[in-house]
Amino acid sequence: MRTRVKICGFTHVEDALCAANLGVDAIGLVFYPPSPRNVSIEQAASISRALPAFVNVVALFVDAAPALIREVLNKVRVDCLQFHGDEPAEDCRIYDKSYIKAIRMQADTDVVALQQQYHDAAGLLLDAYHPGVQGGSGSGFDWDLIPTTRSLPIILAGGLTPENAGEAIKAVKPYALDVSSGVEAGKGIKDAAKMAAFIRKTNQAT
Ligand SMILES: O=C(O)c1ccccc1NCC(=O)[C@H](O)[C@H](O)COP(=O)(O)O
Repeated sequence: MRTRVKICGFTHVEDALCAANLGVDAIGLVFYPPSPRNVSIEQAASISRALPAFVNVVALFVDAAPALIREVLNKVRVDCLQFHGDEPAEDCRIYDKSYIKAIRMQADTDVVALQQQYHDAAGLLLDAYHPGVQGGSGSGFDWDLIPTTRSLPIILAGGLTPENAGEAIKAVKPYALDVSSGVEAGKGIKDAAKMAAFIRKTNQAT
């Protein structure tokens, strides 16, 4: 099966349209004010409206208030929610919307148990643990921590680049790759050549 690609942290319509033209499967919009990639609801609505059919929009939150999540769902075309904080499963499933749970991987993280805990998730996104940074850190983690026992689609994130995408696919065999820093020209500004290379390398490896 083809490895899907999600590119996260868009802040400009032009970059998201460029990714769509290159064949990205999903784009991520960050609703987390401390992030340099944070978008307003108005920015997100413009980006989402500009995208063609069959490019998924993932709205990302970090321990957000339910009122914010509901407002985003009311005002922005969103296909999937991504919970990137410490949200328990019962808080992820109240929105009647498919969701991804992000896990910041540490040596003792039990991915098999987490797949059971978040059994109704559309995927488990495994990202690097970086103290003080919730995501988009550009750091990787030890892929040997990822078990071969899988009951959910595994989305690999953390320090991915066009240079290591192929190796990541061979080593982990994930459902999808998720990248942010590795295809940027600056925080929240995507680089067309890097996005093209990332998608090309992913397609070549599958
Ligand atoms: O991108 C952010 O700034 C961000 C902030 C807070 C929580 C999550 C965030 N990004 C989440 C993503 O899905 C990133 O793509 C993922 O962490 C990988 O990032 P990177 O290592 O930079 O490729």
